[in-house]
Amino acid sequence: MRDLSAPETLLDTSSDMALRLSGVRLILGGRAVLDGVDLALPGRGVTAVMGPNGAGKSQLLKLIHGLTVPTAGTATWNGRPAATMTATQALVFQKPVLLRRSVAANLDFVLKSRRKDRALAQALLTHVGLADKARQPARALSGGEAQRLAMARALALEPQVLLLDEPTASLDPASVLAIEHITLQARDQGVKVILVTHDIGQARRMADDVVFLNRGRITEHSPAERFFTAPRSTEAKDFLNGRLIV
Ligand SMILES: Nc1ncnc2c1ncn2[C@@H]1O[C@H](COP(=O)(O)OP(=O)(O)OP(=O)(O)O)[C@@H](O)[C@H]1O
Repeated sequence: MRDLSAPETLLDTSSDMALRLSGVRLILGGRAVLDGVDLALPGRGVTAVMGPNGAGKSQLLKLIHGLTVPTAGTATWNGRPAATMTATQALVFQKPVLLRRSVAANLDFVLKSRRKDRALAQALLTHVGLADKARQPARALSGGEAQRLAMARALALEPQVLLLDEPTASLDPASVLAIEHITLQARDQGVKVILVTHDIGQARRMADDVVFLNRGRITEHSPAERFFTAPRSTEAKDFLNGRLIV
């Protein structure tokens, strides 16, 4: 008989798994903010992480990125501890922190510090539609432009994994689509994308699979189509119906 306490998993977890979390528990401030987390993600495509405020989505992303180490359990990328894989990944936040320099200098800083080809800056700015703003102060960019610069900075790292924490939460619809387009281009080039979002439309447009988190536990991990048409966990159903989960 199926273990009803286990999260719903409808994905083939037998092959080509890049990320594995096993029995992950994370205690912060004396409280378990992640608990009993078992997760296997493929090394390609877009995984959306959804769930109510305070569910533990950002903490999960940090753990996947190797910025925090689980209190118990293991987090590995292709068998290697997540904490050793940070340099192969890029993390973009809702509000980018930009240097008090020009747009081009923000990119140059990253390329220089990672010993990448600095000639890449111009191509990256063109890629994100900011070539004509290269000499402007980065702090004077609009919210959407600043996030496109943050995406260019992330791509400058040539990451294998792009971690996005609500990257479009405060952007207008056109800027949202621009960020989504840049992200999907990266995906098409083989970059694994893990996207934390509250935007159900965005997750529908972009995700291949959805991880649903509630109170630090994964209640469901399903292919996106299945998640949006026939969610199996009560929490996910409530979330998709706009009901408050308490
Ligand atoms: N440094 C910390 N010390 C103690 N508790 C923390 C710390 N950081 C986060 N938490 C708690 O962990 C829980 C999960 O936080 P997290 O930021 O991961 O939630 P989230 O799902 O990303 O929420 P939101 O959708 O509001 O961004 C919250 O209850 C938060 O208060």
